[in-house]
This record gives sequence, C-alpha cells and structure tokens, in this order.
Amino acid sequence: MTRRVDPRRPALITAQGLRRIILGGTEGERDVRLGAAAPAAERRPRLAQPASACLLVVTHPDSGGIDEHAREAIAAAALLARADEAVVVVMPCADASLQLDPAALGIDRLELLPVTEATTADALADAVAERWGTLRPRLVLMPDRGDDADLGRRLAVAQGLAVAASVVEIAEGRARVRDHGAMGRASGDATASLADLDLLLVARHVARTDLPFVGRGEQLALPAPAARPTVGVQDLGRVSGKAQQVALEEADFILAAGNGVTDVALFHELAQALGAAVGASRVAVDDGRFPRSQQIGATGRTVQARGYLAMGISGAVQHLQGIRECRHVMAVNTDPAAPIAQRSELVLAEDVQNLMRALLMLVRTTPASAETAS
Ligand SMILES: Cc1cc2nc3c(=O)[nH]c(=O)nc-3n(C[C@H](O)[C@H](O)[C@H](O)COP(=O)(O)OP(=O)(O)OC[C@H]3O[C@@H](n4cnc5c(N)ncnc54)[C@H](O)[C@@H]3O)c2cc1C
Repeated sequence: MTRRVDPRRPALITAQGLRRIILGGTEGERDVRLGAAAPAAERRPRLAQPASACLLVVTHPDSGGIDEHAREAIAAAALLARADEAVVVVMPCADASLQLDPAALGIDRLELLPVTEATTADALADAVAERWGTLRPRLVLMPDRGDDADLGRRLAVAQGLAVAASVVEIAEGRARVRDHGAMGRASGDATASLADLDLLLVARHVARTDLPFVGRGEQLALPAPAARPTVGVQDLGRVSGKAQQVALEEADFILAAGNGVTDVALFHELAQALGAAVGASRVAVDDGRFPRSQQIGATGRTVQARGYLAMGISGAVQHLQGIRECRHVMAVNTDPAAPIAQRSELVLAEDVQNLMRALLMLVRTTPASAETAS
C-alpha cells in the first residue's frame, strides 16, 4: 500500500540540519538546536581539502538576492555534501549586482549565468544541461517552485535524470516525496534512496539555513546561453497579465480585505492601481463581499506572496495560517493591538476607507503608477 505523507505533519530538524518528519508524532515542528547561528566570520570552512566532486544547486535569484526556499535548497546541498564535494550553485541572473554572501550560504562556487528577457526557457535549459554535463554532480537540488521547478523538469527530461519532485524530507540517505506519483514509479513506497536519484526538487523547510560552517564563496561568470533556433515557432514576446487574474498561490503582492472594508468598489480600484491580487478574510467572504475562491486561511487558500497588505483584518489564527509563508506583511487596522500586528512588519492605525482613498490618490499622482496598472 502506498503511504502518503502530509508535509505539514509534525517534524523536527535533525542535528544534521535536515528535515525529519516524525512518523506518528503529535508535537509541533521542533528544532534540535545546533547552537546559536554564529556570524559567517566565526564559522569554520566546510571543505578542508580541494574538492574532487560536487553537488549542484540551480536556482533563480529573487529581487536582487535569494529567497528562503533557495537558501534551504543550498543548505540541504551543503549538509549532504561529503568532505571532498563542493557545493556549486548555478544562478540564471539578469543583474550581476546580487546582494548575497555565497560563503555564508554554504556555497563553494557561485556560477552566474547571464540571462536577458530574450533568453528562452529552452536556451536556459540547454545552458544548465551543459553545466551538468561538465560538472557531473552526484546530485542536483532545486527549489520545487516557479521557474526553478520548470527548469528542473526540463533538465530531468533532457538528460534522462532520475528525479524526485516535492521532496519534503531528506533523512538517512533517503528522500521522501509528498506524493507517490511524483517519484515516477509504478509501485512501492513514497521514498527513494538518494543513491538512486540524480535530481531533488525540494519543497519548503527541508533544511535549516543557519549552517555551522561556511563555503569557499568563489564566484565566476559563465558565458550567456546560446540562442536556440526554434523551428516552426514564432516568439511573440512576453505579455504581462493582470495581477487579479493570477492564482492567489502564485501572486507576488496581495491586497486582502477583512470585515473592516466596507467600500468594496474602492478596495478593487486600489487593488487594480497597485497591481495587486485580491484576497479576503472568511468574514468578508461569508457575508458575500468576496467570492469563496479569494478566501485566505485555514479553510481557504495558502499564499506565499512577497507582500501582503491586510486591510481591516483582525488576524485570527485561522487567517494567519494562510499567510504563514508570506514574506512581508503590513496591516491597516483601527486597533493597533489586533493580532495581525504581531505578524506585521508595519501597522497603520487608521480607518481603512480613509487610507484607501489617500493611497489611491497617491498612486494615481505618482508617475510609475500608470505602468503598474496596465
Ligand atoms: C474552523 C474555522 C475555520 C476558519 N477559517 C478561516 C479562514 O480560512 N480564513 C479566515 O480569514 N478566517 C477563518 N475563520 C474565521 C476566523 O476565526 C475569523 O473569524 C475571521 O478571520 C475574522 O475575519 P476579519 O478579521 O475580517 O473580521 P473581524 O474579526 O470582524 O475583524 C475585523 C478587523 O478589522 C478592524 N476594523 C474594523 N473596522 C475598521 C476600519 N474602518 N478601519 C480599519 N480597521 C477596521 C477591527 O479592528 C478588526 O481587527 C475560521 C474559523 C473557524 C472556526
């Protein structure tokens, strides 16, 4: 019988730093502390000798740096790497002025792959496949989300790699996947030996990122990917979609309404002007102000936007469950002591209708707003 694993079930981070799901466990997520994370300058180098092999991580940057998911994939590689294996990260990158410290992240060599708007997904996959062929890593790790997930699947198909997708746990030389089907096997368990795998597409929280060591931190620039002739295909370029049509789970910036929002038309006007996707609390959905598909929380959608602006939302625990993965949360609430304040980096104690009107006026009189709204 196939055993399925709920990735949200209780787990602990092992002393090695990798995620271990507690089968049959009842406690919440626990950490075995490795000791307080020391500054990079005080950590020992992981590689004591020249590397003769490597583990490869391929990941895109995010807003001039890298996000937590990418950090976790790199940390997992660094924790899995043997004493003679380097951690090499290939990063497709439009802007060379990245704000990151490769050594502190556990990276031994960061290879920047210059890309432009014109670089097609196929050309990028070819360039990464070329690096894979040259480096012949024991294992490739990539975050299983967005562009990285797409690139990973292209690489797996092109090179005939044994791939595990949605990896939620790496323990005792095995990778556990969220879903049996993702392993691509006809029968068996939902785990596979790392020795049988070439590529791990990892979910969130597979490894902790406060590593007890540093990487070598070398950096080099790769040549730009060669253009790939596409026979019978005409590239019409990129077309920007409206934020309101993007699935909430994919949205980068969400404007969310709660019971405090009474002027729904004004709220939608503001969302459009800001180029934000629209979310709502259950109360705002239950009384018909917003469709059920826009409800965020325990019984709604789980979102992972970079920006989440909560308008007139109290921040009940069920709502907070849905925004756990959001990076920056801001709130507007007449009650500065509302629970949402605990989760927010910025709280504006203001009537939400007043604030929406003021913000809309500000956005409309700022030159860049016309571009955002289109
Ligand atoms: C089993 C279960 C599952 C649930 N699932 C979900 C879920 O998935 N998602 C979800 O959201 N909830 C869920 N709930 C409901 C949840 O417990 C809360 O009732 C709900 O989130 C409250 O919504 P709210 O914050 O919009 O409304 P309220 O609790 O009414 O809070 C409104 C907030 O707006 C502020 N406010 C009021 N007027 C203004 C104004 N003019 N300007 C500025 N601020 C103002 C108030 O100070 C208050 O903080 C669930 C509950 C249960 C029991």
